[in-house]
Order: sequence, then C-alpha cells, then structure tokens
Amino acid sequence: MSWGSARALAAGAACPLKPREVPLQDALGCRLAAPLRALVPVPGVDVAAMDGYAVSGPRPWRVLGRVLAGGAPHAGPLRAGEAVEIATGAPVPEGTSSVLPWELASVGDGRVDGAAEPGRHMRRRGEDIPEGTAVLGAGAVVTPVALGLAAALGHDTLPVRPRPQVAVLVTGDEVVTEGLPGPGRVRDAIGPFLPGLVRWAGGRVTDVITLPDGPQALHAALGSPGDVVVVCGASSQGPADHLRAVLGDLGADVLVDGVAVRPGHPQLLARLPGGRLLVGLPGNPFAALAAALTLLAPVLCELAGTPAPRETSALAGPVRTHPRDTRLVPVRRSARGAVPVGHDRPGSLWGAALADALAVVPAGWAGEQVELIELPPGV
Ligand SMILES: Nc1nc2c(c(=O)[nH]1)N[C@H]1C(S)=C(S)[C@@H](COP(=O)(O)OP(=O)(O)OC[C@H]3O[C@@H](n4cnc5c(N)ncnc54)[C@H](O)[C@@H]3O)O[C@H]1N2
Ligand code: MOO
Repeated sequence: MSWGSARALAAGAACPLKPREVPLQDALGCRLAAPLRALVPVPGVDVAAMDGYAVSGPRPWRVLGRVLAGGAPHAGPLRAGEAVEIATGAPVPEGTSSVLPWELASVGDGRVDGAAEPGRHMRRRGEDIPEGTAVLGAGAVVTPVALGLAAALGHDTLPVRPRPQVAVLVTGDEVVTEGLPGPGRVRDAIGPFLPGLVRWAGGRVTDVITLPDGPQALHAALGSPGDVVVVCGASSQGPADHLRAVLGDLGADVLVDGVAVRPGHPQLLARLPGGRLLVGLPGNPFAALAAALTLLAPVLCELAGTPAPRETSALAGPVRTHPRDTRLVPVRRSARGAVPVGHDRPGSLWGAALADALAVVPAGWAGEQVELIELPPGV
C-alpha cells in the first residue's frame, strides 16, 4: 500500500471519541467540543478601574465612606456632591458619575476635590465580555490561557474531545529498559519517545509494558485497556514475530499490512474484535518513528478531533530516492528550504533527533516541493 493511502486509511479508520465534560485542569491541550460561552458578564457589575474616589456630580465632594473589592457595597446611591473612597475592582455605588484616581485627588476635612472626567476609570458590567458570548469556538485547543479565561467566565468543567488512551507494548527478548545494554541486548529506544509523540498528537499513553517474544504474552497483553494498542517490534515475519499469528487467532481485521515507505515498511494497522485499533511498529527505532507518524499520528488526530497540519517545502540538499517506495528523510527547516541532516539509518534515531521534520520524498521525485511532517517539539 502506498504511503499516502496508508495515512488516509488510518485517519478514516478512526472515529472522533465522544465529547466528555472534564475538570478544567484535565482539559489542558484538548479540543473544545462546544463553544466556550460566558456564564457571567465580565466585569460582573460596574466597578472602579482605579484606586481613588467614586464621585457623583460636580466637584468638590463629601466623602461618605470606603468600598473595597470583596467588601460590603456602599448602602444606597451616591447623590450629587457625594463620594466614597474606592478600590480597583470594587463595585461603584449607583449614581457614580466618575472615579477620580487618588493621584489626582486633594483630600482634607472630609472632602475630596480634583478634575474628574465624567464616565472615566469605571468598567461597566459586561464591558469586557457580555454574558452569553461565545469567546472560543468548538475545536479550539484548550491552552493554559484558555483555562484562565474559562475560569473567569465561571466554568469548573469543560466539554472536550477526550485524549485517546494508548497502551504501548514493547516486545523483544533482547530489549532492556535501563542501564548499559550487554552483549546481544539493546536498549528500548521506542518506549521512551512514544509518550511525548502520543501527547503531541492529542493522546495519552497509559502504560508502557515490556514483553518477551512469544505469542502467549502478546495475546494476554492485547487485552490492556485503551482506545489504541501500539505493539513495537514483531511487525516483520521472522521466527520471533508473532503479531500476525496472534491477530489471526483473535479474528482481528488487518487493515494495513506493510506500507511502501522507507524506513518503516513492515508496519501494520488492525481492528481488534470490539473495535479498538492496533498499530504495529517495526523494531528499528527510526523505522518505528516513521511508522508512528504514518499510522499512529493520523489515528490519534482523528480520535481527538485534531486537524493534521499540512506543510510543503523545497528541499535544500541532496537526497536519495527509492526506486518504488516513498522515503521519509530527516530535515531541518530553514529559509533556504528543508535541509537533510543525514544519519538516517533505520536502526538509529540520530538523524531524527537532529531534525525538526521528516520530508516525504516519493519514488521518482524530480526536485519539486515535498510534504513535511513535523516532528514533535519539546514542550
Ligand atoms: N526477511 C526480511 N526481514 C526483514 C525485513 C524484510 O522485509 N524481510 N524488514 C526489515 C525491516 S525494514 C525491519 S524495520 C525489521 C522489523 O522487524 P520487527 O518489527 O519484527 O522488529 P524486530 O525484528 O523485533 O527488531 C528489529 C530490530 O530492531 C531492534 N529493536 C526491537 N525493538 C526495539 C526497541 N524497542 N528499541 C530499540 N531497538 C529495538 C531489534 O533488536 C532488531 O535489531 O525487520 C527487518 N527484517
Ligand atoms: O523499517 Mo525498516 O528499514 O524499514 O528499518
């Protein structure tokens, strides 16, 4: 299957998850499932915008008392010639014609005087945001700032597209997860990059489980909870690659079995009985990254309701093409175009770690602009 068809098929195989109402802090990074509306006007009542004196009518004014934000409001309306000392954010009494900042006020003998401009230094109820206004549309990303806005508008929870939950199964008798790998051993380089990549694509890794080679352990682990299961290694058809056999036993529907892309051609997408999707990534780490961006990222973007960004660029440097398959080439974007960074062997993440995108170079490429797939940035 071509690289483009595999990506499109992966996106089409996933349906957006049902919206859920979640506490504010849990909504960070999710997409809003409905417009964010102002449950209250901002400000809630007419308030002072400066520390000073709320005054009524022409100067000078007799000072009747003091109103603080969060304190008791002034009892009754202000009449012409009357004032109260007031703090920024405190409700101005009915009848206030202006707020005179303390810097402009002369005070003495229970009176205040100064050049007050009618209507100045007050914020009217709903002047910043009228009640009921839709301030952000459905589909907007809940940023840290959006959380502050939602709180100001009276929300304790938000309706969002939930983050798809991803279980990661890392297979291989030779794979170790800490320390220096001994002879015949290799450090797991895929389990450490998947949580960040998954989060960037809108999901959340719930578990990274390391499994020995063998069908029993894999069969049992495929029951791990999650909207998507990712299996690393075991995607090829060697003597220790049991994924296909296990999927056959389970009666899974294999939707993609190999993609015409280098690296990463032995990748796989299947629908498990019950409807969950499984993505099989090759064991070579750069091949696994290429496959994750080909099949896993589109699945997660679709489940999370996140549109996948599209970007094209000229290539500013030589690349090798493949006679039949698309090549994914680590590049750094620059004003001259995307510069290949090299070090792009399937077994190493060196080139990808130097790069900020992968250039999609089709077979038979003749120098035209290429698509770029962004690599997850650090946060
Ligand atoms: N006869 C063929 N053999 C292979 C083909 C092929 O087309 N015909 N394709 C090769 C390619 S390309 C890849 S990629 C691998 C994919 O194999 P698997 O997904 O089954 O992965 P493994 O065989 O388990 O491992 C491959 C390689 O990667 C190392 N590895 C495995 N897991 C990890 C990990 N978590 N972190 C770091 N490195 C890992 C493993 O030790 C092997 O060296 O198949 C080729 N063979
Ligand atoms: O996926 Mo392999 O090269 O394509 O390492």
